[in-house]
Amino acid sequence: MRQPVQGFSRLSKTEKIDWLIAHNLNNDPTAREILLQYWNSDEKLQELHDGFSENTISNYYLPLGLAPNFLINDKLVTIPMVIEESSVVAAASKAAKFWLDRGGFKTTIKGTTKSGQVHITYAGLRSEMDAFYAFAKADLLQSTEQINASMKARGGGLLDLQLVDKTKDLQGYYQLHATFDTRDAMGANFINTMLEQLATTFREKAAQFQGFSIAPPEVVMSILSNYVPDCTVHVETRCSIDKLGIINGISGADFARKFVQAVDIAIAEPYRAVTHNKGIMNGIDAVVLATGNDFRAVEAGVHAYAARDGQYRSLTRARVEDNELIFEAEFPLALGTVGGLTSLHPLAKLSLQIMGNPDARELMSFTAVCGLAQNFAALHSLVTTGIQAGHMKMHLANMLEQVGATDAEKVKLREAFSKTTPSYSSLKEEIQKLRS
Ligand SMILES: CC(C)(COP(=O)([O-])OP(=O)([O-])OC[C@H]1O[C@@H](n2cnc3c(N)ncnc32)[C@H](O)[C@@H]1OP(=O)([O-])[O-])[C@@H](O)C(=O)NCCC(=O)NCCSC(=O)C[C@@](C)(O)CC(=O)[O-]
Ligand SMILES: NC(=O)C1=CN([C@@H]2O[C@H](COP(=O)(O)OP(=O)(O)OC[C@H]3O[C@@H](n4cnc5c(N)ncnc54)[C@H](O)[C@@H]3O)[C@@H](O)[C@H]2O)C=CC1
Repeated sequence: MRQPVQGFSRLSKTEKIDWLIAHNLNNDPTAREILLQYWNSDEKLQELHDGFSENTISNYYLPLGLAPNFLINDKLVTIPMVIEESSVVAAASKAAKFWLDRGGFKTTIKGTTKSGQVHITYAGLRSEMDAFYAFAKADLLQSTEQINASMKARGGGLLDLQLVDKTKDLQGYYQLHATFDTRDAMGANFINTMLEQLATTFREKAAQFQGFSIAPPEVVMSILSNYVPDCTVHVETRCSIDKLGIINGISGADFARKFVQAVDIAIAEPYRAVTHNKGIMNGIDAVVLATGNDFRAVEAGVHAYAARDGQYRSLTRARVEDNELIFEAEFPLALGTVGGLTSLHPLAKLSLQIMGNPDARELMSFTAVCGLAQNFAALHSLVTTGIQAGHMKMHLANMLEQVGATDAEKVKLREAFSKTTPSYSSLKEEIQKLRS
């Protein structure tokens, strides 16, 4: 049996690679080559990347692409997108181009409030917790003043603090529920620091309070919430049916009718809703990644929001009203344009620069637009040609690599599949023909 490694974190990068190749890769001589091939020749830059996380041995590239021509609140924006999947950037670009001549996208920030909780247990009387909170509240607030000062000076900071009785959900469970505005920061570290200070003061005050009939309440943990239903952006695009034109051979009226039906199906049916929202996240995640934001936080928050009424549903809505197709969504997006990796990762910084150095509210808007556009493009294909025609056209480059086509074969195969949708089997068949 293989023995566990001790003190792996303290090995140098080269030692980690040596260990990996000996223990996990059967001394494969190509492994080191692959890992080293992705090291940056600029040592300083490599050191920066090595420091982003832990036990790093190389860099993992993803493509950074551009989706130009987004008209957002009457401003032309080029959106940087980091994504590994083919056809996503093309789809976003196509949707941007489609809406460019039809009024573009309009966004409204509905709120920027985030929250965090100090999770507490107390088995005694609720009235005792209430009395304690009245006793401690001023000191709880006062103890955060220093940490809060700069954020407050920016117009944000701690907004409110409440004691919440959650004993109906879980025996003896209470929260200090705090709300925040973290301005241009995503705010996780700021909120967590604030909550941990509240927890410290809570413990101190609980030890002083004389009104508990049993042992004082216990702080279980303090952490921000990635559920951000009050940090949302509304995004909308609308166009008269007459201006839709003929879409992939379908009249504007028929297109709008089928488009609305497709969205309604995703509202009613969770199996479809998950895929529908995955398509939206193709756009949202790509901007979140390009700007060095936390995509796990965004993903968790978005999907919780999609299930907020108890059933997982489409995040987008569509309707025809007064001869207009209206397509809209509200996305919860906790994003930062300062902090985290946003200015540390040179490409994240450049991505923000590409969009004109937006503040967090603008970045919420641009990201939401990319999500809505992506959904538009996917539905546009789904209700007309089907998804495979466009998607596989873009995926062809990957497929050609997979089947080991030479440069000369690639040219012939591209030609052969210029009018039909490729699949692996048809591609293999065609390459056999070329080689026989
Ligand atoms: C793929 C397209 C765009 C082809 O669409 P097309 O009509 O064949 O493209 P075109 O060659 O006529 O070009 C039109 C425009 O599309 C863009 N475009 C076109 N080609 C490129 C390219 N190579 N590189 C960059 N941009 C490209 C570009 O904006 C271009 O304008 P131009 O630049 O020429 O002025 C279209 O079929 C499409 O939008 N399909 C949808 C693709 C999609 O949604 N992909 C996501 C992956 S599938 C998935 O994960 C989610 C899903 C679908 O399951 C979600 C759901 O079910 O809801
Ligand atoms: N559950 C989660 O989502 C968790 C996420 N994280 C990570 O936390 C990081 C984000 O935390 P942050 O506190 O945003 O980052 P951060 O720790 O880098 O702090 C950003 C700081 O920038 C300063 N700042 C300067 N100008 C500002 C402005 N205009 N507006 C607001 N602040 C300004 C503030 O002091 C602010 O606290 C991300 O890397 C995320 O992955 C960390 C813990 C948990």
